[in-house]
Amino acid sequence: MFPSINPTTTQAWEKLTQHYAQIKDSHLKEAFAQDPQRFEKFSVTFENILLDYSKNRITPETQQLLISLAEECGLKEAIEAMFAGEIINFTEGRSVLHVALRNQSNTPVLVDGKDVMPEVNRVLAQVETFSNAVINGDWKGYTGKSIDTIVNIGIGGSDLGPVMVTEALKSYQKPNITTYFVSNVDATHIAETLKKINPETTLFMIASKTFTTQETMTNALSARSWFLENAKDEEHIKKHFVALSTNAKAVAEFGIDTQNMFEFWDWVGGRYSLWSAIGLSIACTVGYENFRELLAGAHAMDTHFREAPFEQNLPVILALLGIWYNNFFDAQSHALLPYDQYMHRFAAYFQQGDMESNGKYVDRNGQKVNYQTGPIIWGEPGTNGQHAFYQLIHQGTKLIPCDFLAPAISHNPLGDHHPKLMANFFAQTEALMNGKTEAEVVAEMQKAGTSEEEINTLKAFKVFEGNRPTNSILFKQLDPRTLGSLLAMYEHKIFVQGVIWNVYSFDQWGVELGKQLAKQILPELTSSEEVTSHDSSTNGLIKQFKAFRQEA
Ligand SMILES: O=P(O)(O)OC[C@H]1O[C@](O)(CO)[C@@H](O)[C@@H]1O
Repeated sequence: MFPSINPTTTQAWEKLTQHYAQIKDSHLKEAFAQDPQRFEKFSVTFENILLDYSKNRITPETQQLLISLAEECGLKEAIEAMFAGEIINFTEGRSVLHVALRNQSNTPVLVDGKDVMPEVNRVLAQVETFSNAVINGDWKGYTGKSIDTIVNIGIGGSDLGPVMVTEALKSYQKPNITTYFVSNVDATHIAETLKKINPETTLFMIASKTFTTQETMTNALSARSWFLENAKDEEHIKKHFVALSTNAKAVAEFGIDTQNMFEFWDWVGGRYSLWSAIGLSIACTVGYENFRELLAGAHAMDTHFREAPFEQNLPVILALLGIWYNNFFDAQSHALLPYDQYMHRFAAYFQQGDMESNGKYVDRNGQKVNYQTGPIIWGEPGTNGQHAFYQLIHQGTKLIPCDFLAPAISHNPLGDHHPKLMANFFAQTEALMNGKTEAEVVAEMQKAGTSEEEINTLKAFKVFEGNRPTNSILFKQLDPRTLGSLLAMYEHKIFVQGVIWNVYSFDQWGVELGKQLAKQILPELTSSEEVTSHDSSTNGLIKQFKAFRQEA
């Protein structure tokens, strides 16, 4: 196991603190003016992906100090520990090997001394055969018709990844397959989906690592009842329900033939599982060949992450910049802003990926941290975000580091849409960096013939301080390989930050308390007795809830 180090006790942290005091007031605009090579210095390419991080409030010294911090915190050892299958998910006693799921080199990956690759390849072959049969129309429903609809029922990591990828790769979607995702326990989600589909041609994928998650089991049972109302015979279930899970016993108890189970393992974290059997909906929607390409892109990034020196290592660079803002500039959040409509669920996906991984106040020694850990992740696709929340990013009181992501080539080369979209991308990052001085505002207003009085009244509102940091991640096209690389890049960024913040990034105890209490409250909502066991707020809410329902 790699060492457990409080990052604030390192020499690098102390030096970074001093360095921050020296450079915190310097302006990016001046940094660019002083160094014509700044872009070359602070940009790096990986295959068809360019990461330009020059519009960050850093100097070469900042970068060196951040790398020293990573080294002092044992990042190299941590990376090796993950790839070697060590039990780095300590509180759950598990290895963390999503990298094995996309290990196209097929070199052995050991868990407890056993190579997991034969099992990984067995399930991949199962995914290939099954997805081909669905797409080719060979997998028939109970009336002999081919499948044309997939409904993935899962939540969290068993939903967000497949949703995000199938949306991102919509231009690769097979024309004969329509895919829906049901996650929320709110009946509306499943009810509205069931209205649109035909039981004879629908395949339900029950996606749950544990196969015990309340939302998923509730939705799965409702789907099963609806199906049986139509199909009548339980024998037909095996043609229309498959399970993606680690829990064969619970799958069998639910009534799904374990022949129709696509297995994965406890060393795959839920939020890192789209590469596993959880990706079956992806393979059935865009085809196995594209799913493989996604895995290949991720594998290429895994190799880069493991081998590239830190100063050229995309995930490491992104992670260190995040730490710089989070821990030295006191930034609270980080925005992911894809300028690609297909990536509209990208930020939502990494909200779970990042916040469930690093949203922790207890370090790896079980002590409360005395520094900030994971940021709030949020974002929307450009240009929609521009007309919603960019005001605050430009002129608000909070520093919000942003990642702008975009393809150079659109899948929809319609008119001048893409140049317009990209002009906005480049303009925004430039505006956030440069800002606009009062002198510029005044000169502009004078040129427009504005009166001196009006200039004096309005100029303060029109000034932009600038100096807002951004990363630009420009790639050739949003194809499966590139998407795979981008996803793995962010996954590893999260890993690096978790190592430096010294938290366990692969457990999620913080979601348990709410689940536990909901179980206690559920029977109280239907009992006729007055509920008095909670605080006055919770008791009052439950009482009013019941009263409203009685009136109805
Ligand atoms: O796949 P499962 O076991 O249904 O879990 C779903 C999700 O629930 C969580 O455990 C908690 O939200 C996530 O980590 C996970 O992705």
